[in-house]
Amino acid sequence: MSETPPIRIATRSSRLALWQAHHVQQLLSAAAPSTTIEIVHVSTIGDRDKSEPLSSLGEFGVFTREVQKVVLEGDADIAVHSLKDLPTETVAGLTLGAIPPRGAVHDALLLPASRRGGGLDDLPDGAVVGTGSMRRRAQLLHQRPDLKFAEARGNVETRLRKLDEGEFDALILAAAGLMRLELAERIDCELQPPVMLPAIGQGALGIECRSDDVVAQELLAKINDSATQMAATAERSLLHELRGGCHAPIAAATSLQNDQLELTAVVLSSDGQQRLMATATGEAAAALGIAVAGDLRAQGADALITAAEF
Ligand SMILES: NCc1[nH]cc(CCC(=O)O)c1CC(=O)O
Repeated sequence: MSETPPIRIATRSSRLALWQAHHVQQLLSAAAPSTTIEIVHVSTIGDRDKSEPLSSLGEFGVFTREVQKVVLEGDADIAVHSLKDLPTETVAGLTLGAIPPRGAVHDALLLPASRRGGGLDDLPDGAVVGTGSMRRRAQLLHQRPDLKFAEARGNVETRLRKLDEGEFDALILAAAGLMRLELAERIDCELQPPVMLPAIGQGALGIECRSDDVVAQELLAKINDSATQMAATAERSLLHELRGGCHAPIAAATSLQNDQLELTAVVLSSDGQQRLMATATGEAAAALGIAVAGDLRAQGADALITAAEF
């Protein structure tokens, strides 16, 4: 018999989302051994509708809204999200209670199983890269204006199958997801800054609970990682300040040394021709994000972000 009522984790049902929910379950069990942690599966429109490009499935939060709703309605107590999928706009009644230690932050290039080896520079002229992400497309085009793109919808396993079946010459995925699914051996080349900066919050998890749920908040505080939280706060305040959604050509990289956080961010035109870059260092994470956003805005970021939305 456990002494406290169980804590229910709401999660999407993809293999990656379930890995992440089980990971949080383990972190919580270690932090609070007397609490039973259960998992509640939620199906989201982002998972169900595989026909539409992701960018057309309504504004923000196709992967997070329905999981949040289950927590708001009291059918679960906490929601586990990939932080990069969680809009910076807060939802009334919910609090970001924990950001656990971050996984791999960078993106990876994958080649078909029959043509392994090589990196971005080795792709043939006009090669087709599978990615629907404006952030990834614009950064790749900045480096390789000849590249072509194809939508790569579906979960990680589906995208890999499409790659191996020849739908595209290369595929870009977050290394974190591949590592969590034990598919890291499929990585042909790691894409690092300054060629490819990751998405805001990439590789991190964001865990929400109801704002009035003191029990869940106390529990989540135990698995928060302050270094990851600082980096994520800087990145998310930058994105919020630029009013960029998850589809905007905005990318950022952070590093932390002796409490000094360094934030570098880029904003690109959708064709990759223009790339604005700004860097700043500081201790106050939110202020740092706002400062870097201000620098980018002074360079003309707003026009690029607006133009990319159409
Ligand atoms: N938008 C889909 C998504 N959301 C989180 C991850 C992987 C884990 C992460 O980046 O934190 C992925 C897949 C991908 O971008 O390759």
